[in-house]
Amino acid sequence: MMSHTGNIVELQQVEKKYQGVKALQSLDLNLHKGEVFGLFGHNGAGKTTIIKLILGLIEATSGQVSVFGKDPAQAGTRELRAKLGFLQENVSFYDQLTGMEVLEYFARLKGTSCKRSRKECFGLLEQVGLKDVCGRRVKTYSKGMRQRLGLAQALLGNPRLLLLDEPTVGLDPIATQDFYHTIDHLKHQGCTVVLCSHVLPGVEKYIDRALILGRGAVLASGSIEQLRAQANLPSVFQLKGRPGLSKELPKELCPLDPNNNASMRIAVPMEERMQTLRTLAGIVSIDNIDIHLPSLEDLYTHFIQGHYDQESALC
Ligand SMILES: Nc1ncnc2c1ncn2[C@@H]1O[C@H](COP(=O)(O)OP(=O)(O)OP(=O)(O)O)[C@@H](O)[C@H]1O
Repeated sequence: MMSHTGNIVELQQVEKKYQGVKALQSLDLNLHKGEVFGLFGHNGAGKTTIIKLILGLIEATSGQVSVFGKDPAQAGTRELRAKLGFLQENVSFYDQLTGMEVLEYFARLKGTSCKRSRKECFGLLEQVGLKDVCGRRVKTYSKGMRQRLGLAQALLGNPRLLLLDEPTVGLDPIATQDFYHTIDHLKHQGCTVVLCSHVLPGVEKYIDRALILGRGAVLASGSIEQLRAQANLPSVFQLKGRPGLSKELPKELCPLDPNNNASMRIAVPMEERMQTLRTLAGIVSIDNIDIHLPSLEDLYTHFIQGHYDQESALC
């Protein structure tokens, strides 16, 4: 069952205090079916608290939390839990068991029968690239292999909502790519994915929306395009051409690196992008133009820095 609004998760004006520590304040959050949602923020910003509230491990101090139309912290939510997958940060397993045994153990906890669980576990171990080592004890696994096992555990039972805390920590570049392909595949099957991460480079093309948290408050939220519009940061145009190119640029286009003659970068405000492109296209000594829009990392730094600046101005 979903809420009457069709949202998979709804948090309304949620506040969470731990013994006087304000971890979250006035938080509104809606997650839709089949979207990948990035949750970003500094250490202690409140990301894990949001995940714990969605999992029903803690209760909000005030406000409403609804997951598939139910309060996850209330009793009788076994059915609800079967729809959730969770990968925690710094995952650890019982080291003496093999990868297969660990996964089967979790499958049984989720209520899968013995016969079905073996088949499902084998398929998942293959999917995360652990098929060949599934008979080895977990104590012999590398950090990345443990992380892959954690991901397989989170995918058990074909969850409709997947919560992943730092899922790519310890994964090599190929395994990280494989991970994002798995996420893409799940999204297309209608699974909603929440991704908490400090590793921002490369994430933006896989997420539909993001929320940036600072000290428990929402600093910005929306699609990458919406965040770019809110931040209003300039794009960087990288120009390549013949020596002496800088002399041909109109005066208002000031290079960031004026000493380089044949290759240079200029910062262009968002609203002037198209006009600048038209102007540059008319300069024959320019051979190539690369446009770099503000990355998720740039946006994150902008919003977090702005928040700190505001706080220090108030002190
Ligand atoms: N059980 C607890 N008791 C007291 N304070 C807590 C407790 N759990 C979290 N906090 C505090 O709540 C705030 C938010 O913590 P949370 O773990 O949600 O942050 P986070 O964004 O997940 O951080 P990180 O990126 O470091 O994992 C922090 O100030 C933290 O110290």
